[in-house]
Amino acid sequence: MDAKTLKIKAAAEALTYVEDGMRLGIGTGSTADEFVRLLAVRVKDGLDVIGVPTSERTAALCRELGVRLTTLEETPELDLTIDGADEVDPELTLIKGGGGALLREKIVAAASKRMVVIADETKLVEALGAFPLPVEVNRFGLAATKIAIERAASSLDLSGPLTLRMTGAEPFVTDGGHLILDASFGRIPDTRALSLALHAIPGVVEHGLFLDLARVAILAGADGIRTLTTKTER
Ligand SMILES: O=C(CO)[C@H](O)[C@H](O)COP(=O)(O)O
Repeated sequence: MDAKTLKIKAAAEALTYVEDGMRLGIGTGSTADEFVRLLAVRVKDGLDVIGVPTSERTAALCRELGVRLTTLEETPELDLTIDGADEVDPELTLIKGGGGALLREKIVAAASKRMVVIADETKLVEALGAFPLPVEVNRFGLAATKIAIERAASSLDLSGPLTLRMTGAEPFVTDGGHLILDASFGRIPDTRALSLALHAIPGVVEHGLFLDLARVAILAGADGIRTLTTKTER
């Protein structure tokens, strides 16, 4: 089964969590796009939902397909967020931000009663970190922030290149106008300690470690769907 089919299967399963009248957070990425496509079909059939998109890209797709949108200003509390992930560990801690939308994704997930992650099963890992951790940083003081991140990582015995994300010859710029440093630290044994250390650096806007946010992970594989839940969800 190809990757796109698996993404569609995970997205279809996530639709079973969506109920009429819900206020949704709508994620970013190729898997979230499949969710939007399936959601739009249900909306055409009469499902009444409203969504907060986690990126301009997702907003554009929702508009094109007729999914009604709102903002967190108008609708600050959401029922359910459906989003993809770059890595998922067995406790449902995530690495996100491969698509560069981690800041809005985290704000939207935190404003939701429940976050459901959709992915193909290759995203499930024993320990996070093979996927470089995206760290969103302010443009001001980039070099100083980079050194501060290296020092913070080193205090946790982590090291590895911090690469400024590019789009062609230009730095990639997030929807919030910031830059992204992709941190190739390798395996991250203590995600909570790294999260705290990164948040303590003034130039760091946000990082792609999602702790205590996802409650359900729907993972599609050749043998079918595997659903992981946190203890609070059971
Ligand atoms: O975090 C994200 C965007 O910032 C995406 O959810 C993540 O990169 C997964 O994307 P895809 O579904 O295309 O594999």
